[in-house]
Amino acid sequence: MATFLRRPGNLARFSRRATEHISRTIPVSTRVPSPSFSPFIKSTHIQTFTTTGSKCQAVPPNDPKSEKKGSQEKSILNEQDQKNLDAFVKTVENRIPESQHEALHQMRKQLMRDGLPPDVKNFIEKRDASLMDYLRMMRFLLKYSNEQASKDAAEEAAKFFDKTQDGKESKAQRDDQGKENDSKDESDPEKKKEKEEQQKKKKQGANLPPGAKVFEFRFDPASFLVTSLVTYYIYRSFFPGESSGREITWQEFRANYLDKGVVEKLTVLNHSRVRVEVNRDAVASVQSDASASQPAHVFFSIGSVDSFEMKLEQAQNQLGIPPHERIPVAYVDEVPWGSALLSFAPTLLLFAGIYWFSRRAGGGAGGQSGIFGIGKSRAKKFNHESDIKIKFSDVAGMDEAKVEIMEFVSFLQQPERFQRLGAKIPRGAILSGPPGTGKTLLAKATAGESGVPFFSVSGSEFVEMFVGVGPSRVRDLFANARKNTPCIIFIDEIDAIGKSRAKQNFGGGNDERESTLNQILTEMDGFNTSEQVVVLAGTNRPDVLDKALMRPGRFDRHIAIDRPTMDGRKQIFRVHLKKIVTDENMEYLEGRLAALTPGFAGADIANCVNEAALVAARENAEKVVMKHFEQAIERVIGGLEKKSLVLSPEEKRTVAYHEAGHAVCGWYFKWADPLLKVSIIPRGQGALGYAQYLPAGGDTYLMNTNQLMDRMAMTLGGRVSEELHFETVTSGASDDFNKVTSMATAMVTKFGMSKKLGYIYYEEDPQQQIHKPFSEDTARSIDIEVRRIIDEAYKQCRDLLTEKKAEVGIVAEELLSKEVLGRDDMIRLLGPRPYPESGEFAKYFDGKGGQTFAPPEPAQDPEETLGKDGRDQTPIP
Ligand SMILES: Nc1ncnc2c1ncn2[C@@H]1O[C@H](COP(=O)(O)OP(=O)(O)OP(=O)(O)O)[C@@H](O)[C@H]1O
Repeated sequence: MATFLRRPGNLARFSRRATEHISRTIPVSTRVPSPSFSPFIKSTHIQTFTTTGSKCQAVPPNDPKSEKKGSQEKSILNEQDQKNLDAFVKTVENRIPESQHEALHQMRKQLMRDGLPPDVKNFIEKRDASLMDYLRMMRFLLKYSNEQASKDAAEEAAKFFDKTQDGKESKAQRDDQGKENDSKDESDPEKKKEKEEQQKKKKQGANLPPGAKVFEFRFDPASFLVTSLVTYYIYRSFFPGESSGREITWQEFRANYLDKGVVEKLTVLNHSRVRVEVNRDAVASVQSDASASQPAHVFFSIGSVDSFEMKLEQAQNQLGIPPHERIPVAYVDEVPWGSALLSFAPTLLLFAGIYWFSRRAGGGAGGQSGIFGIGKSRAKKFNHESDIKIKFSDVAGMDEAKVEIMEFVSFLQQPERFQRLGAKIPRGAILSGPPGTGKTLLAKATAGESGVPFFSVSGSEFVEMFVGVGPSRVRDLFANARKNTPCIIFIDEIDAIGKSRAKQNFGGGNDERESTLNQILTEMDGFNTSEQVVVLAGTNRPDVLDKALMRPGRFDRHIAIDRPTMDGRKQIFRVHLKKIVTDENMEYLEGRLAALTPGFAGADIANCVNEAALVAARENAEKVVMKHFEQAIERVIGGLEKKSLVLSPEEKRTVAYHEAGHAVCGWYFKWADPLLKVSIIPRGQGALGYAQYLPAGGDTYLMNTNQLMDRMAMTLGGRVSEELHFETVTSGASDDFNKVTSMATAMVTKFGMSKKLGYIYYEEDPQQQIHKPFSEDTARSIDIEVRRIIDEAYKQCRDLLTEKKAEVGIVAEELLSKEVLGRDDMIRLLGPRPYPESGEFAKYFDGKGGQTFAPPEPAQDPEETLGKDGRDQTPIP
């Protein structure tokens, strides 16, 4: 203990503190054990007090009176124990600062009064305490101090309440009053709760005098372990263990130990060092005050065991020590396990590093991590209770798709209804359609409605650079799903793995992808019909999928989800507008926005609504109004206005006349689309002008020859207007020509609208660019026919614009001055359109709702463009 306290480490500090605590007979200060040791403390309450009234009487440590007083004190220790304790106290006293002496004596007093607990007794008697002894001692002291503190607290509290006995009468009165209040509080649940809490607190700090604090410490195994290691480290650094210690020389050993006859035993460690164990009693008898300061053992190094033995023998001979009293010598080979452990540190660090990196690499993989988890499925599992809140009511439009998929929901909810009649349960469905049409949303809603777990994974997540990972992930996914039946698996973008195997093999196959697909096929086949696992898959390209995937028994259903119709768009707007703060008439707003956004998918609509709210927020508006929605739609379609792009007056004039040509054509051709808005402010994607047209016939799905011809003529209106009003023409019409050519080619090669070529359909396949599916003659005929149709459209356009040259001029000049023209302006400038317009759309553009915008139908390929309503509403460059 003496050595221990002499060290400046934590252990010593702690011991001193604990000693102080033990020594306290009356509560004096608010001391709590150092936090560094808190993990050692089990869940106990240590009560400390801030009572200021009583203070310890300081006892001068070396005061002889105090010694005397001590000896007169009541003691239950026997003589030997008392002697040991006194020696111990004296030893410690010499090593600790004076301020601690008082506490030490208090502790001594208390131990004399209560007796020496066995642990303390052993510790005091022991000369060669180990780490475990110190730890045991610490634990004991702490426990002991806690018990003492509680005992003291109880005593102090008793005293405190005794003092208040004088006011007994008034207390009784208070009690009566309290009881009355209690009965009142019972009726009020909040007060009752408060009271319960107070009672709980009271119980915790039972009988605490005012000012008392309660500290609570919890046992935490992890920090216990860490603290133990740290403690051990500190211990080792201050008590370097058996293999090191205070080094002395042979001469010192001879002079101070051997010659004085205080050596009890010698131990030769690892043939290189000698541990000298000192007999303290002998030391005490030789030097009256040195016993305490003498360490239990010292060390010296030896060159070799033989020379040491020789020297020792000589020395003992010289001292005349008889053979039977000679100092015993032991030989020990010790492995310092601490340093042995340390030698493993780099290896351990390496393994820890590898483990950490592999965890990071596999991190976020649906709970699978580590390099060994690479073959695990990366599907995210959504819990129907917490994660999937989407219901069918959140999926607007697509009523037919919902009906189809509803069957899966009823299958998952009541499978027996189907099985009873001998029906086989459908295995899965492929949801196909253009991007953003709500395929994922529908799959999620299916899971939300049926209340089953939902595994969502993307097809590309099966593809990894390692061979065999894809199939392994598929196996893992299905195994997981089977464990969680009933459930839904959703594989998004299944075309990433489900591409037709025949097509892939062209120019070298992809075996990994193929085996992944095979594994999916096998897993879907392997389903037991009673296993309630439904597989849904989403794709934008159903045409490229392998036929084996689509056969009955695998993906039984094929649910096509198209871009929403006018009514569908209204419903989608309704869903998304719910979250928007607006005062507009909802019915009108939905209808008008739906009319403005033909060809928009659900995702575009959600984006538009959000964009409108952002536009309004940028203006610091209180509410989102129609203007914001229209700006948002315009921005979504045309991109940002490029205010920085300044056109020269010449260019601006050309753009104005070009746009005016389109607008006038749209106004006067019966089957063309009338203008909604035209602007000559440049926008993103290189568009210098921008025109939007109202779909004349509403959402149209078939186009007749008249419509196609009028549309082509209108598309050529820009260039014709340039020809009529300027000496030269510009490159601005090239995109118009592209559209016109596509339309005319489709009329000839696909729609059977050319008498010369007849009823024939030629696939527009990029692979057939080299080997055309028609002869040279037919190719020449197609060329001639396409040219003829375009020439007709041109003539039709030129005739009209020559006739309406003045009108084109009026519109163009107005456009130059205002930069933006709307439908109302057109009516003002040209008079009402001479043809009736389709009711559904026109209803929302009666001039009351302000300027309007109608965005283009996405025109990826001519077939798609013309297959709908054939409107051309893309930005005009
Ligand atoms: N019918 C709809 N009703 C309501 N919101 C919709 C609808 N369709 C799409 N949305 C909105 O569009 C977002 C994107 O839809 P989703 O992810 O389902 O499209 P997707 O068809 O799976 O697209 P992709 O083919 O690109 O994966 C949805 O989060 C939702 O906000």
